[in-house]
Amino acid sequence: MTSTLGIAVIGAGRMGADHVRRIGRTVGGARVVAVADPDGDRAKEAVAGLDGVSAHSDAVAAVAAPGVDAVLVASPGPAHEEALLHALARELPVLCEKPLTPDPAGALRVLEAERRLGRRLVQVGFMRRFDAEYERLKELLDGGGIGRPLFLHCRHRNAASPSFFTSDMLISDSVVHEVDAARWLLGQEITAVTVLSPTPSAAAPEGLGDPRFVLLETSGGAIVDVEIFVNCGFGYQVQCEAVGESGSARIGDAQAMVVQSAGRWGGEIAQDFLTRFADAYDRQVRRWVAAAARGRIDGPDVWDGYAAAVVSEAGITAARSGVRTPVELVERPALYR
Ligand SMILES: NC(=O)c1ccc[n+]([C@@H]2O[C@H](COP(=O)([O-])OP(=O)(O)OC[C@H]3O[C@@H](n4cnc5c(N)ncnc54)[C@H](O)[C@@H]3O)[C@@H](O)[C@H]2O)c1
Ligand SMILES: O[C@H]1[C@H](O)[C@@H](O)[C@H](O)[C@@H](O)[C@H]1O
Repeated sequence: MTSTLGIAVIGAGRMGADHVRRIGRTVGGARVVAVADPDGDRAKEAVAGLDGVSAHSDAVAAVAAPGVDAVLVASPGPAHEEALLHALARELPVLCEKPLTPDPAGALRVLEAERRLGRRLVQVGFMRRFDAEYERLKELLDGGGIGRPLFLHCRHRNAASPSFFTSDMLISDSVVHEVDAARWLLGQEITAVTVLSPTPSAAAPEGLGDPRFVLLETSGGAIVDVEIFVNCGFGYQVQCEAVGESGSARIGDAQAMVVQSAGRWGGEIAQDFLTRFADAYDRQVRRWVAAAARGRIDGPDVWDGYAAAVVSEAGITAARSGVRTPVELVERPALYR
């Protein structure tokens, strides 16, 4: 490997193209050397203006391209497993956008492949762990600043859902962030999921069960509730209030400028995740690049991705049945302890 980490980016859609820009502009010590997307125009658009970057129509070719030292996976969730297994077969470090895989079976196959190598090479893109507000909340909870946590009250709102979004994806693509954030903030596993489904919003596309209210129970006896509403119309909001035995703390209220004028006061609401979490994505990728250059990861691992996938599957079952659904994980392998 040269001193600059050569990265193959798999998937050149919204996130993939954003990561290509990020690696080119804000992350030192790395450069994109290959991009793959079955949509050839997207791949070409993503590499336009970049020197020496090859565009491919499939992940296998991009991962095997000359100069690739690490892989950033930003294809849709169901395509992650294939790219991850190819990268692991070449023992390349990977940053994989969430979810690791949408299903536990796929996540376990990735876990087994990594376990055979005997080292953790895959980091999962749960970028909230790199957000300054989430980091402060974690520090407060870890330091006992509000006592033992009893509740996390979470709101996760998107202005509008993409055309391919399904009711299951409200859980496996969106609430999966709260699943990871709750496991990380509390240092506990999720043990059961209940999902309540109100009459869908008139703003939701036909057939989409939006919004939903998700209740997660944890191994330490805390309760996490999540309002997930992916067609709220007015903007992108991610909020979390922790309530402990001796206090509460809340993050995600817009920290932007408040304007008072003409008898009104107010501020702006971010319209999408690329704006709200811009700094978190930057920090995540910078830290991953630094770790990958040493053959390591620096963030959520395959176990975290697997645990989130099991909770997602339980959540989908709970949403369809209306019944509280327990979460059962395999024994945690020594590699992930
Ligand atoms: N961390 C976050 O906040 C965040 C935000 C948005 C999306 N995501 C995740 O990023 C990933 C991509 O989401 P997106 O919003 O960019 O989707 P997108 O639909 O905008 O882009 C996905 C791209 O992948 C391409 N693709 C499809 N199959 C492929 C394959 N087998 N190999 C390579 N490319 C393939 C598509 O042609 C498309 O260009 C998903 O896993 C999603 O959950 C994460
Ligand atoms: O893939 C996206 C992404 O993960 C966003 O962070 C989340 O807010 C959306 O709900 C989800 O669809």
